[in-house]
Amino acid sequence: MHLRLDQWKHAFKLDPDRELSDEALEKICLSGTDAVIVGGSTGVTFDNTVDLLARIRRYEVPCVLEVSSREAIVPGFDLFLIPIVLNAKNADWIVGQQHGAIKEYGSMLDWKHVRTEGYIIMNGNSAVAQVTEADAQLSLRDVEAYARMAEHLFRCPVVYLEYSGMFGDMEWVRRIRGLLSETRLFYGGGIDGPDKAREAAQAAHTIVVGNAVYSDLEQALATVCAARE
Ligand SMILES: CC(C)=CCC/C(C)=C/CC/C(C)=C/CC/C(C)=C/CC/C(C)=C/CC/C(C)=C/CC/C(C)=C/COP(=O)(O)OP(=O)(O)O
Ligand SMILES: O=P(O)(O)OC[C@@H](O)CO
Ligand SMILES: [Mg+2]
Repeated sequence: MHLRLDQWKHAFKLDPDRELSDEALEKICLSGTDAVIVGGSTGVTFDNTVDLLARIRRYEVPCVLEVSSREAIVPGFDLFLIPIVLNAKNADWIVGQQHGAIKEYGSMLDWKHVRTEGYIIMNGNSAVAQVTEADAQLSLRDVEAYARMAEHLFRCPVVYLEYSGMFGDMEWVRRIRGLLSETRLFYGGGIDGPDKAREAAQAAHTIVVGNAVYSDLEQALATVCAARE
C-alpha cells in the first residue's frame, strides 16, 4: 500500500497503553479518518503495540506506527513515522535512539515505508516534553527556524507541532504552515471536538486527535468531518 501523507487532513492517534473497547475502535476505524497512528510517549511495549495493530487490521483504514521506543518496533504497519525531536535538550531523542534502532534493523528495513517527522514540542508540561527534556520555551522565531531546519536541512516530509494535551496558538500554526513548501504540517494537541478541529484544520495541513478518543468519543468522531469543511 502506498500511503499519501500529503493528502491527509485528519488522523487519530491511538495509545497502545490505554484501553479502548472493540466498539469504540470500530467507530474510529470506520469514521472516515485518513489514518490511524499508533503511538504514545510512555508505556508503549511490543505486546501492547502488536495487540492494537491486530485489532485495527480488521478494518481497511491505513495504520501507521509512530515509533517511540526501540522495544516496540513492530513489523506489519503500512508506514513507520520516526520522530526527530528538534527541541530536545537530550540528543538521544534527536539522533541517539534512531541510531540504535538503525544499527539493529537497518539491514532489513524497507525504507519506502519509513518517514521522518521533525517534531517541535510546544507544551512543556506534556509527558513527551518530560521524556525528551524538551526546551518548550520557544519564541515564534525559534519555531520558524526549527520548521525551516526540518524542511531544508533534514528534509523531513512532516513537521509535527506537538501541543499534546493543550490547544495551541493557531496564528503560530498558520505562520509555520506558510513557511513550508513540500513538507506537511501536522498539528496535534487539545482538539476535543468539531470547533477546535475546524480551526486547527484551517491552520495546519493535517490535524491529529489523540486524548479526545478516550475522554469523549462522540466529540472525537465529529472532528473527522469538521477537518474537511
Ligand atoms: C524490520 C522491521 C521491524 C521494520 C520496521 C522497523 C523500523 C521502522 C525501524 C526504523 C528505525 C528507526 C529509526 C526507529 C526509531 C527508533 C526510535 C525509538 C526513535 C525515537 C523516537 C522518539 C524521538 C521518541 C520520543 C517520544 C515521541 C516524540 C513520541 C511520539 C509520540 C507522542 C508524542 C505521543 C503523545 O504522547 P502521549 O502519551 O499521548 O502524551 P500525553 O500524556 O501528553 O497525552
Ligand atoms: O492527545 P492530544 O492532545 O489530542 O494530542 C494529539 C497528539 O498530538 C498527541 O501526540
Ligand atoms: Mg495522549
